[in-house]
Amino acid sequence: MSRRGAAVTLCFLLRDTPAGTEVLLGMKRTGFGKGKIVGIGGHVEPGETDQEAVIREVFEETGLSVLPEDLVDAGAVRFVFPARPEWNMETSLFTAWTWQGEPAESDEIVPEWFPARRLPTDRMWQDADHWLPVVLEGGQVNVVVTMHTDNESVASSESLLP
Ligand SMILES: Nc1[nH]c(=O)nc2c1ncn2[C@H]1C[C@H](O)[C@@H](COP(=O)(O)OP(=O)(O)OP(=O)(O)O)O1
Repeated sequence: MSRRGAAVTLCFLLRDTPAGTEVLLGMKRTGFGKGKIVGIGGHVEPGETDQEAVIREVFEETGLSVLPEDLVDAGAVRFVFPARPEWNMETSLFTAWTWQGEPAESDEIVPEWFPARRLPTDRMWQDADHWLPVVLEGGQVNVVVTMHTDNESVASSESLLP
């Protein structure tokens, strides 16, 4: 683990529908964030690049195959849990508009498409609407989200971009 927290990744798969853009999220069945609707992703294993990790995690969690050239760099978000520093994470963010396969449920995630402009924020981490809409619009972020001592609500959200 690095000084600033564990290296993790998230990938937001996007598709166009007649009703607008949709994003693939998932209900987390186990581990960190259990019960929440979260982005697809997870920890970077030793020796992996962020891209290799996110490709592996997307496949493990949804059965979908993403190629390195499908990944669009969407920046980073650092999650800081002052009351639980061992939960701190450095998250690299990606979007992708192309992949292979159909999303399937795994032991970790129940994948589900949501309208990108109407995210299920009441079932997500409370910080999601501080950074996710920009990512889904095709932008890049570099954000530090600091949680309150309840480890749920957002104490502050700071953009490091000029
Ligand atoms: N405040 C927060 N808001 C958010 O939207 N996502 C967060 C978050 N804090 C952490 N995450 C994400 C980033 C990361 O992809 C995920 C945690 O990683 P994992 O799913 O890999 O954790 P687990 O401990 O469940 O699984 P393993 O790595 O398989 O042990 O939670």
